[in-house]
Amino acid sequence: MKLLEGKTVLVTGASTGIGRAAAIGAAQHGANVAINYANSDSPAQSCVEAIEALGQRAIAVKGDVADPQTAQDFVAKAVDAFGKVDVMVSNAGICPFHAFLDMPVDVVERTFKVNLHGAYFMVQAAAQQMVKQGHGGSIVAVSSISALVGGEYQTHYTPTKAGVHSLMQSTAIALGKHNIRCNSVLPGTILTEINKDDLADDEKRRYMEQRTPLGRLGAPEDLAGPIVFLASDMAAYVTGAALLVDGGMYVNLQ
Ligand SMILES: NC(=O)C1=CN([C@@H]2O[C@H](COP(=O)(O)OP(=O)(O)OC[C@H]3O[C@@H](n4cnc5c(N)ncnc54)[C@H](OP(=O)(O)O)[C@@H]3O)[C@@H](O)[C@H]2O)C=CC1
Ligand SMILES: C[C@H](O)[C@@H]1OC(=O)[C@H](O)[C@@H]1O
Repeated sequence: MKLLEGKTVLVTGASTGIGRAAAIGAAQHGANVAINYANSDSPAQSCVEAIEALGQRAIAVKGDVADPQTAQDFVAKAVDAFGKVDVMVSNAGICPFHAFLDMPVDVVERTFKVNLHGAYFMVQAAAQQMVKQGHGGSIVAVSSISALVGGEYQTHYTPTKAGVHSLMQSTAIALGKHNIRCNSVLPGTILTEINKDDLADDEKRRYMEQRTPLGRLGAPEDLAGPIVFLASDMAAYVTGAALLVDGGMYVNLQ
């Protein structure tokens, strides 16, 4: 069964990793897809080609989500191409691992701007368009298990993920009257570019694997199903929810 037949799905940060898997997952479920990305032209083009190979339409729009204008431009280009916006997956993010005591100001500010301001303005731009259309919509934000627990080298990152989780709770209230649902997914540790260097440390990687009851770290594709489900009418009465997708890592105290 195709869950997103005829829908237009927008995904930020979809050149690689979780965003790419979500974009392709949406296309597998019948959606046309607009992707945003910041730098990686060739991976973004390859994502478009993967979607077209599934028989769906796709466009790639380059832009830094830290700039609020990028959100307006992304939504406008998606509407030009496909006529409407049904789903926004706000996923773009960075995690430059760094110790707390000597954390550079610019690393903190950039991480806040990309992860939290970026999500805020993307969600707002998509919601403005959905309200104008008048037939509801679905917003899925990629938060993190890190919204719930800390990380020694992520003191600038975990607050942004808690912020994204909180944003979905508040926008669920603000947008419910427009039948726009807002939910977040909370991935555990998923093997992508964002943590390639961090997990190159074998000891750390083995520790993370052992903490995970399902016995392995996640793949980007592990997020595609949960994101498609929350985006779809199968989740028509789900809003303000947060879905952990972490192989059980969060509940594993001892
Ligand atoms: N991997 C993990 O373990 C987890 C990841 N997450 C979250 O998942 C999301 C995706 O990360 P993941 O797939 O792992 O990592 P990747 O590095 O593979 O993907 C990040 C994506 O975000 C894009 N991006 C980065 N900065 C910007 C920007 N300023 N404007 C627009 N796009 C940008 C990148 O595009 P480009 O390459 O073109 O710069 C890329 O498409 C992030 O929000 C992250 O916090 C949450 C929990 C766990
Ligand atoms: C990038 C990290 O490996 C990853 O990001 C998250 O949000 C998870 O908590 C992991 O720490």
